[in-house]
Amino acid sequence: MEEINEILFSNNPPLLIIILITTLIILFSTISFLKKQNKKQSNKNRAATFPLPPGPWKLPIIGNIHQSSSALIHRRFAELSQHYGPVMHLQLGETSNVVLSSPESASEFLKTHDQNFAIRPYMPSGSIICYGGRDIVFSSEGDYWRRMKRICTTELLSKKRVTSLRFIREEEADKLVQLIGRESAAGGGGAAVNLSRLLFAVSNTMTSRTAFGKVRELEESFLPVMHRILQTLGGFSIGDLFPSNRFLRLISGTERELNKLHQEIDVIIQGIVDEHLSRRRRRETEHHDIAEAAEEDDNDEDLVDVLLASTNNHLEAKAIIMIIHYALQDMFLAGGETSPVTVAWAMSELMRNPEKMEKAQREARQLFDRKGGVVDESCLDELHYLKSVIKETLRMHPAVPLSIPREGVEAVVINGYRIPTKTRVIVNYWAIGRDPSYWTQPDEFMPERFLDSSVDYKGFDFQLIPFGAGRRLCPGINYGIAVVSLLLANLIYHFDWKLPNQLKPQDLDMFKNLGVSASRKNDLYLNPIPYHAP
Ligand code: HEM
Repeated sequence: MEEINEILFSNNPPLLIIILITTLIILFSTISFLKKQNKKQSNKNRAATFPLPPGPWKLPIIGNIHQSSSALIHRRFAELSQHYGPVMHLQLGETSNVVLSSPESASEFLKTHDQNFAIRPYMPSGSIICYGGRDIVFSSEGDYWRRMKRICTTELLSKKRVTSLRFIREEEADKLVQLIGRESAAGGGGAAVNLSRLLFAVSNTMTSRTAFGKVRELEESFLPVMHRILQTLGGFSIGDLFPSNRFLRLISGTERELNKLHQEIDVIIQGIVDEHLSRRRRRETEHHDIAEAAEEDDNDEDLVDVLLASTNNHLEAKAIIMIIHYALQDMFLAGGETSPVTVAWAMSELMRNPEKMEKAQREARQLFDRKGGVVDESCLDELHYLKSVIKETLRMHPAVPLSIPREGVEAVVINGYRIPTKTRVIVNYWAIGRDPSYWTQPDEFMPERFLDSSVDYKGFDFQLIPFGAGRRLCPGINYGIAVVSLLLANLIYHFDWKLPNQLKPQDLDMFKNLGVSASRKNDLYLNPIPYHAP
């Protein structure tokens, strides 16, 4: 006893302090753990007292698939929720879904319960195509996803990085203007050009140069495979609605097709990585010095180089190379179509509203005439009307009209309804942008509504969330907006546009096609008339 006292009190006072601190830590952790458990239990009990969200009647096995099947599923969901409310339950095959269609319910979901719903449910198509769901779009929340997303937002798609690669976008936008002029002239002066096709091509060229420095691979193999992948990933395929039923995927042939597409894209990406690695090794041996080689790399650095340069450790390099696979695939899956689709919708709305087109052109021409007719990114911020045109386009035609489903870890209450664990929650961004309690004349294209408004699309104003919100907010927002703004500014500055075949503005069709993104159903053909600065 004396010995113990001696150790504790006389010879070694810090030991007593250590014991005290350890006891306190254990005590506090236990209290906080019990409190959390208590809170969880009382949340569970509280949630249990609320009703489940209403929804249409269901058939055995298929549930509500027959009421939801439509090429424009976001529209169908919006129609149903007018009847059943902004928090609506749909049983789609095996999956229990809740669709949210109002800014209030989206805010409760994406702000209050964001963490609870950070997980993606298992979707076989995303999982097979995207490396077992190890990319950002399909991966579940957790340390791995957080690291991946941080790399994406801070290294690859940060505002600084996007600005530093601005020259690529400017060069490609300039080439597009030349090409439109040439195509139109070749067709006999003022002939119609397929703007949808040209926009898709230029946007993907910009992305491929930004991501891996070249366009050759893209033209030959990457784009056609990506295009086929985009058609298969919608989240509502039979395979995704019956995720546990592998037999269904096997007899329908979807699993074989998905595996084939995945292998094709993986081989292409591996080729791109190998080429970058051997270029790096060549430079290192030439310079005998990694720092010197890196300095030279800086001169024509693309995003693959940025990631490869982030480590010199061989084991880490392996992981980084896998991350490059996921990041490249995501950039094209999530970013390949969304920007050109948005520009095509903006141009369609401006063609249907000639006085708004004139206003946008006047603003752009006043600015760029003073700059000698060079349309670059340095002063796009001054185009207030154009920025409103983009916001209004994203409100009416969000390129991603439905969120990718998320799944809750705990049962919660949203808008007075219980959302049980394992329910898939989907936000209808399209319906929210047209909610009449927030938007007057929601089906009218009125960019003016944004001129004196602070409402923005960055994920804080829940009536306008075309890029999502919360921890799953789109990481490509800076890059996407940069591409859309520059392309649109070039199109309206350099050309006056006419509808072909004496079509009247109000007769231009606005039908949508839904894959992963909501593009125009029919390509947009327009007649360009070159504008010459006075
Ligand atoms: C106008 C252009 C774009 C629009 C409207 C858009 C829209 C969106 C939306 C709504 C989401 C969230 C989906 C959800 O709620 O689950 C999203 C996620 C995502 N976007 Fe975009 N996007 C655009 C451009 C881009 C670009 C250019 C890239 C990459 C280069 C990109 C990469 C991603 C990724 C990786 C995710 C998944 C984020 C996560 O799950 O954590 N997007 N995008």
